[in-house]
Amino acid sequence: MSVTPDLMTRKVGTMGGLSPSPSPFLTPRPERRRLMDSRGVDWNRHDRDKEVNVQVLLRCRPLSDEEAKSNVQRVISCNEQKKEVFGPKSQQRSIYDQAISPIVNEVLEGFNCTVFAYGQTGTGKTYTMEGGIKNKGGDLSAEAGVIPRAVRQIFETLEAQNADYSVKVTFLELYNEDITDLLASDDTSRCPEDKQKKPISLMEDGRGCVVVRGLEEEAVYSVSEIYNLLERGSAKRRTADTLLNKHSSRSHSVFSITVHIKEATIGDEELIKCGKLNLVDLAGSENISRSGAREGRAREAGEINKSLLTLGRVINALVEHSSHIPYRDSKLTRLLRDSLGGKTKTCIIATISPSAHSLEETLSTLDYAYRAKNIRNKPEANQKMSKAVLLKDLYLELERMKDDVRAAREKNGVYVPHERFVQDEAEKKAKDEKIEQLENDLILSEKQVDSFRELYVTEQEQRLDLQSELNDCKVSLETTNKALLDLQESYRLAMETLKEKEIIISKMVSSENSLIECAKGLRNDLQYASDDISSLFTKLDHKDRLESENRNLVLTFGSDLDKSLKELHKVIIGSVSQQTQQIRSMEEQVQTNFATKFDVTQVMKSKVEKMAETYCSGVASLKELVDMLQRKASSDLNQINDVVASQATAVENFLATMVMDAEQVLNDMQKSLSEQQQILEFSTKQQEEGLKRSLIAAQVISSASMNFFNDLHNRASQVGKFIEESYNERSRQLVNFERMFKEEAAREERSALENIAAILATVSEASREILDSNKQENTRLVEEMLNMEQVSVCARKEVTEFLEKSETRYMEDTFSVAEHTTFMKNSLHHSSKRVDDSRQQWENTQSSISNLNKNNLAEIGSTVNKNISANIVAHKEFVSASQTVDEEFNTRASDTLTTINGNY
Ligand SMILES: Nc1ncnc2c1ncn2[C@@H]1O[C@H](COP(=O)(O)OP(=O)(O)OP(=O)(O)O)[C@@H](O)[C@H]1O
Repeated sequence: MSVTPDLMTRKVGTMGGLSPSPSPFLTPRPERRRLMDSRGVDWNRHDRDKEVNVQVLLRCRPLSDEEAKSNVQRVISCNEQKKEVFGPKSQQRSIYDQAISPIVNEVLEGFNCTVFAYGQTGTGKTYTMEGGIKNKGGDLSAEAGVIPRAVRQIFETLEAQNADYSVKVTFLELYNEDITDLLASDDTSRCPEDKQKKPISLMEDGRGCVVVRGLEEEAVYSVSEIYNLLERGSAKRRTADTLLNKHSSRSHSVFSITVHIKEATIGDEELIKCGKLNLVDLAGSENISRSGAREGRAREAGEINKSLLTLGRVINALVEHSSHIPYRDSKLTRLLRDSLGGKTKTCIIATISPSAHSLEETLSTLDYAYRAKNIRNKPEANQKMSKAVLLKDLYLELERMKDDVRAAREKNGVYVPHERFVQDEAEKKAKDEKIEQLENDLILSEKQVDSFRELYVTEQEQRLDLQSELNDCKVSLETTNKALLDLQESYRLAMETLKEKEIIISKMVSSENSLIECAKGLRNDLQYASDDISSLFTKLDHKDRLESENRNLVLTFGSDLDKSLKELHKVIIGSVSQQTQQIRSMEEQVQTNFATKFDVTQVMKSKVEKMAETYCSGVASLKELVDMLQRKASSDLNQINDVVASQATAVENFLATMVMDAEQVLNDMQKSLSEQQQILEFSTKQQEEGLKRSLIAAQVISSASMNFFNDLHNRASQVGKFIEESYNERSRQLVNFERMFKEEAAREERSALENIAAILATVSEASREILDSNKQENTRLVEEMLNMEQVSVCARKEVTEFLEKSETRYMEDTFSVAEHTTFMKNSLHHSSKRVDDSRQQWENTQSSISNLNKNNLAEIGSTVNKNISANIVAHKEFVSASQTVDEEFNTRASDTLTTINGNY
């Protein structure tokens, strides 16, 4: 094996890191890239577009002795046969051979590869990465981890290839965001504070690669040499005794192996290919309380968790293809930038514990590993460099270093020329300030971006919330609209129902009013009928009054006649006393005649009194009948009023839709009543006219009687003068006596004529006997009597004519009354019919409303019918009584006439 001395002997100065060309002498210059491009050497073009997922391995450690002793429950089981997961029985060798060895081969092919272990503290990360490095014999032990095995594979491969190569290693520790060079020399005699004064910082090389400034690269030539460096560096790692791990690593460590291999030449050009393997042992993710961390340990754990959280966020951002990947949030992610989403091939070994106590962290690790598995990298092999260019760069670097050494010797303690030192310091300071400013600006920008991103996420969540609320509002609006439509429909129906009810109520009110009006009309009709009956009774009273006046006239006539007779008697007595005894017999006869006349007069008086009694009894019966009818009518009216009043409230609640018919009926009834009123007025007028005619006739009769009696008086005066002249005082007294009797007979009218005639006959007998003695005087008396008879005949004729006229008029009046009565009957019948029609209509209306109204109307109807029938019966009784009186009156009148006629 041959190794280029320059590559193998020098330390690479202050620059080192994870990028494939962190060393100045490996940096491809522009002219070199052009050269390579012009040569068309692009060895890995076919790999550029290949994307590969991050490879994730899962390893579960066995229970520790303590856990086994305390019988901790095992919650993880692994299928050892399928070898999907490296279980507790998996050996370091098998894991390496299956998963890591291919990666190492990729490194030797010129790729950058990263293997890092991730898991809860105490799950075997350090064991997996480092393990037991070597046994006593110098060979790898079975517990040797990934790093020693990878180192051995690299050397064995390169040796097997017999290639020229150089291997350089760096070993750094990231603790509380501070980077420490674990391979730095422990010789601090010359400059004891050199290490503290030389901070290691992360810088970008302008091509996106991170360079660890100040980190020493150690060139190694054998496996054992690497093992020594590894042990020395591991020993420097900060460990602590925690509850979960007695040797818990409190920092992240990055062990990097960079391999340069000389390849076959193309012409005179020698090419160098470069590969790098980063082996990362992360600090354990832990639950601070469970890990027992206190104070400084807690802060330490917080920083560890912070780095791991940033690593998780970077993984999430890569998986979700976010535009911003927060590499810069921690030094760990800045170191691993190219390994996560970059050009590096990456393998993550996730370690878990089978213990039930670690279940929560185990699930978290599995989730972490699941997400990391989706990260896609674009592995790209490092460009190969020609040996000449590489040597030239090395020589330039060597010259620069020699200048530094020379300046240091000359200036005795100053290692660089002063100008250059000043210049470098100034440049460095300016660059540092600029870098610091840029970093601050960048941090601020990233914070702003993060805040904007959080704001954007918040806005999106709010928008989604608002969207969902809007949808809910739309749904509720639709529901509300439907409810509103339903309510509007219900409202419309309610309004229609209300309108119908209002119409029904208005019709009921109208019907009620019409019924009330009809009832009032009926009551008025009854009142009118009662008034009519009252007026009829008034007319009857008037008629009775006339009759009584006539009777009084007759009585007055009788009293006057008595008075005249008494006077005549006095005259006769005077003449008799003056006569001699010759006429004493005649006087006795005359006295006898006077007694007879008195008896006759008494009979006539009794008859007249009987007639008066008859009339009075008839009038009294009529009055009783009238009173009875009035009481009946008033009681019936009261009853009707009570019924109507009691039913008015009930009727008001049940009135319906018969307004027009009721109004029509009302109009008809009003019309009928007006007709009846007109008829009654006409009848009244007729009766008044008839009564007037009767009065005029009575006046005519009275005047005729007066004329007759005046004439008779004149005749008697003439007779008396003649007797006085012819037969002295006797003849003249006799004529006067005869004339007085005739006058008395004339006053007696119909009934008295008969007695008067008898008296006259008696008087004529006496007169003849008297006239026998004086024939001439008798002859003249007879002549005078004939004249008187002639006058009496004339008077009788006049009386007869008067009676005939009176009878005719009485018949006319009677006919008129009968006609009026018939008309009244018809009117009442018509009214009854109207009432029946009204009742029928009412019943129809009531039947549509309720049974209550029907019963009420039936009750009213029956009451009205009873009253009508009672009125009809009373009216018939009244008519019959009137007819009876009239007939009796006619009978008596005819008897009187018969008597008069018989006497004459
Ligand atoms: N697969 C395994 N087989 C046998 N022993 C193991 C295995 N994994 C871990 N161990 C043992 O478990 C203990 C803890 O392992 P290790 O220190 O590697 O854990 P860690 O994950 O690195 O912890 P921390 O994060 O605290 O550094 C060690 O004693 C180790 O020997």
